[in-house]
Amino acid sequence: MEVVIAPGPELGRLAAAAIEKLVREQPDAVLGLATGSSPLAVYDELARRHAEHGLSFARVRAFMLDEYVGLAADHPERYRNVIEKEIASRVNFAPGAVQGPDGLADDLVGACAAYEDAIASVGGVDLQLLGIGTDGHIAFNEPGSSLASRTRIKTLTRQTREDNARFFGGDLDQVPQHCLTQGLATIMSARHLVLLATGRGKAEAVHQLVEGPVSAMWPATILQHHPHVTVLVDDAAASRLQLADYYRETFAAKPDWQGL
Ligand SMILES: N[C@@H]1[C@@H](O)[C@H](O)[C@@H](COP(=O)(O)O)O[C@@H]1O
Repeated sequence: MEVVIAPGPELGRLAAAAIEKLVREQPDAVLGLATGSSPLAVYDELARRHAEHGLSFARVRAFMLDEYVGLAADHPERYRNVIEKEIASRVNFAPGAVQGPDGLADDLVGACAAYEDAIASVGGVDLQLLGIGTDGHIAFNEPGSSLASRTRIKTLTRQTREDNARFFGGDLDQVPQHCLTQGLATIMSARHLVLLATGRGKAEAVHQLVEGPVSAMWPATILQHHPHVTVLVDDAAASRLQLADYYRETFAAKPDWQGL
């Protein structure tokens, strides 16, 4: 696991550079897209590189991590609409190239299985962007999630619903109780995981993710078992890392050719 501590805007540039390198080398790459505020700097930078440097997503396929159950098709907080607004509409994905779990399906269990099949049918995800919840969840894998889980229905914790109420006018009752989410094993199947976290509110989750024991109580800790994880954090999110100085020295001494 590589930990990079840098100012927020620099984190977005580092993640976008890794995506650009992948897409230029492999134009039909498969990306994993995350919602939440953490990846927004990455999306801004990708949109800029598309507009100014001709970075093309014409052959890229993308899969979203998760989706609320039951939000109306035109609801602005439906993750499919959020991804459309934040990145898909700003670059040149082909129609249908961005997929997400269908939170409006009549058969939600079937929709989860179909989603796993869709990811497998393109050979899996090459680079997966991730945020992290204050309770250590990734996608919507809440504490107690099976470390071997696949895409399924989950019930959101009160903490997550409170955290996300800001997107629903601060009204907790408007935040859905259920979601469909890639499982931890689904996420672990991606070949490179790039997790972004900023702010003091994420400091404990980041400490557990990087330095804590692997436990379903902090679901992100499963990433310690992945061979290629990049954790991009600002000073505040890094403030509880016991080995922060070592991570800084390691990154400062890293040869450019290694990339992320
Ligand atoms: N399902 C999303 C997660 O994918 C995201 O990582 C988390 C943190 O969001 P933020 O980046 O806004 O802190 O929020 C939601 O719960």
